Formats: sequence, C-alpha cells, structure tokens
Amino acid sequence: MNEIQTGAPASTSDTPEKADGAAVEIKAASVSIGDVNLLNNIDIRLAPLCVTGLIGPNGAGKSTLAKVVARQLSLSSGECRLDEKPYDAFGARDFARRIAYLPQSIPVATGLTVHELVRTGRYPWHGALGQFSADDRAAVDEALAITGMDKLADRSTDTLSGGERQRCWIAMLLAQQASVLILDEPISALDIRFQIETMNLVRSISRMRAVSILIILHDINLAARYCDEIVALKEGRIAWRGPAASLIDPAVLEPIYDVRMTVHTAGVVKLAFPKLAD
Ligand SMILES: Nc1ncnc2c1ncn2[C@@H]1O[C@H](COP(=O)(O)OP(=O)(O)OP(=O)(O)O)[C@@H](O)[C@H]1O
Repeated sequence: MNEIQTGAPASTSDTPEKADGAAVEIKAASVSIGDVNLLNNIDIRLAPLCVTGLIGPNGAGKSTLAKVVARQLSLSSGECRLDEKPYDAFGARDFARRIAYLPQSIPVATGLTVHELVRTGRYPWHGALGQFSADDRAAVDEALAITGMDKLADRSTDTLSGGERQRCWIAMLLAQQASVLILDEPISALDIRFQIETMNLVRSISRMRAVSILIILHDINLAARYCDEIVALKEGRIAWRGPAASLIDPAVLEPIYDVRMTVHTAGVVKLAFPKLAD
C-alpha cells in the first residue's frame, strides 16, 4: 500500500466535479429504541483536514453515532447538517458524493471480483447515461493501487482473507472520492503493517483532499498517534473530547474505560497500557 499520490483525477465534461471539502454538524442528537437511549444529546462537528477519532468501551454508542452521521439511522431528536444544510436537502446520489461510510460488518460474499467491487464506489459519480468515464477508471485504479489491492484485482471477493476484504472495501470507499469518510473500525482485521499504512493513508487523504474523517478505533495508542481530535463515548454520552495529544493520560482514560492505566514514554511518544494487578 502506498502513500496517496495526487489529488482527484482531472474531471471531464460528462462527470461532475468532486465535491469540495464538506463539514458535518450533528447537534443535540439523541437516538432511542423502545425505552433504551442509545445516544443522548451528542454534539459533534467534522471538519475538512481533521481526523476525528471516536473511541469508547463496547456498547458505548460509537457505531450508532457513525450510522447517524452516515444517514443510516434516524435521530429521535436533534439535527444533522452537511455544509450547513439539513441532511434532508440531499438526494441519495448527492449525499453519496459527499459522505462515504464503511460499516463495522462488511458482507463476506458479494459474488464480485475485487475490481468490480471497487468500481461500485463510482456509482454516485456516473454521468447521466451511467457510463464509466476516464475519471471513473482513474479513480478505481488509484484506489486499488494505494490500498495494495491492484495485485488481487481479478480475484473473487469471496476468496479474500479478512484483512484483504477490509482493504478491498477501503479501496471501494476511496474510489467514491467523497468529502467525508465515516470509518467504523477499518483496521480491526489488519496486521500491524497494514494498520499503520491504513492510518497513514487516512491522514494523507484528510490532508491532501481536505476530507473530513470520523474513524472508530479501539486502539487508543493509534488513535492518539494518528487522529487530530478525539471524541470518547460512554453509555451513549460524550465522556471526553479534546486534542489527540491529550488522550494518553490516566486521568483521561481511566474514567472512560474503568480500567487503571499506566503511561510509558519512548522518546517523545507516550503509550498507554492497562495497569497489571500487583
Ligand atoms: N437496534 C437496537 N435495538 C436495541 N439496542 C441496540 C440496537 N442497536 C444497538 N443497540 C445497543 O446500543 C448500544 C450501542 O451499540 P453500538 O453498536 O453503537 O456500540 P459500540 O460503541 O459501537 O460498541 P462496540 O465497540 O462493541 O462495537 C449497545 O448496547 C447495543 O446493544
């Protein structure tokens, strides 16, 4: 997997321009199912050039919030705005040009090759006749190359390993060239090399394409290292938010996870670990 090379490929007249950096604003968001409150009064803003890490214990509401931002789940109360307009102002295709979502559970079998699956990321950008343009082809080739999936382009997705499948879906998302990326645990199945390369890629995309990124992570050390801002959820509420550089501190982490923590310093890098029992 390589560092991202250039900006979006040059547009031709039959495909729309890539949407400019978009900002998402979620205000006073609550989600209830029956009498269970999954999210309570959440405010969050995703801005271009910013990687926001969403952390917190299992069941805290992270995936629920990701689904809300990706318009997969409706709010019980509150509002979602994209570029200062309510989500309802966007049709499905318009929305997909702006916001791309990688769910936590990706389908195991699609019956498509890697190349065919990544091509589906271009759907929102097809011209009026639905024809695949030079821009579409360039976006797919670039997405395959920077995720290292070009070597497996002709393989059936049904035969991929868990990590390869995760990279394949990341490639499809990159081909979509949206201005906002919502990534729910995108590195959970990746080995350490691909974890680091994916996090580097996420940062590069944020910087080079002015993309707004929300990424759910369980690895707090990677979150501190690669994100700009952190939002920590606990029991459906925001337990802490702040710059990623302030995360690795027992005073911050212990109340979020209810685990005693210890911090080790290697050079200028601080790493947090659970404290072992004496
Ligand atoms: N449709 C639903 N009906 C009832 N409860 C639900 C529903 N969907 C989610 N929940 C509950 O809401 C809570 C938050 O779930 P969510 O998947 O958002 O957590 P999470 O922080 O992403 O957890 P994890 O780290 O384990 O993936 C959980 O307790 C879950 O069981």
